[in-house]
Amino acid sequence: MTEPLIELKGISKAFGKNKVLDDVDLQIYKGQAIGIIGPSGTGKSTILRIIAGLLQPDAGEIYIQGKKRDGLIEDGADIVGIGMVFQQAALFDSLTVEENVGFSLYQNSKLERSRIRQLVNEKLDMVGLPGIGHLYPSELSGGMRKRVSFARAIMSNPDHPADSPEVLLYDEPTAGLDPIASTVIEDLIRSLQSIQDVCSTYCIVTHQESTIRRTADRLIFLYEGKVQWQGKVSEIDHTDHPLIRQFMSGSINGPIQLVG
Ligand SMILES: Nc1ncnc2c1ncn2[C@@H]1O[C@H](COP(=O)(O)OP(=O)(O)OP(=O)(O)O)[C@@H](O)[C@H]1O
Repeated sequence: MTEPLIELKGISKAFGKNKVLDDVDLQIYKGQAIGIIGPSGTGKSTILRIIAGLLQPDAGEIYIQGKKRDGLIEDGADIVGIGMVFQQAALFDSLTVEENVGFSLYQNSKLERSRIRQLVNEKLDMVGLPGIGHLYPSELSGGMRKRVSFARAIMSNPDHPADSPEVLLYDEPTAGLDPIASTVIEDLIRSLQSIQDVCSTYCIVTHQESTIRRTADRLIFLYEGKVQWQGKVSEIDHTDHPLIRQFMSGSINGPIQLVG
């Protein structure tokens, strides 16, 4: 098999005495859609933040296209662009949708305002929200805010095509949405994947069964700091692995200990 786009080797992370990740290995190959699942508090968001370069692991190494990453993303951009869609959409309430989506270009590029506006409108079209650039986040539904955050994550500077996000990290993109709004988001994630070189590779953290089934190809099950199981989505219905059986059935009886 070819070299992974992103590879984690022996990643460990603790917050104080709380050891969240314990010697985790993970390979992400180009074009893959990976779902990271597991009980609450098991380190799924933590692993995304480590992949994004927002959080430093205590131990282990991260390779991006075979090149070892040193430090965090703020210390130097990766050779593969990695975008993150945060759980709470993380929009600036005091800025319009257009200013939110175009934020990094307004801050960091020399592009003219009219050009940035045009690029923002293209991205809003891609996420199915044309003509809402003038609105403020408070005027949007939760699902629309999520889609705006997708538009921001896939924003790129045409003067620096190499910076375009090739890998997207989605942290619970359908949390708190009704089943229909969730379907819209799931369809959007898959449709963005088919756009060449935008975000054909992604990792998605989710608790929602429809999102697990509809947006992931391969699943990683995290529990007690370790990757306990991995396989194709279709295998979750057939494996007799006790963690998967308990998790998918929602039973309180089984090896997964309830927290709190
Ligand atoms: N910045 C931090 N400081 C201290 N503890 C943290 C920090 N970030 C995460 N944790 C702890 O690390 C553990 C894992 O958190 P994380 O958010 O990665 O879990 P998760 O699997 O994404 O959970 P959920 O499914 O509930 O969103 C939790 O016990 C959490 O309280």
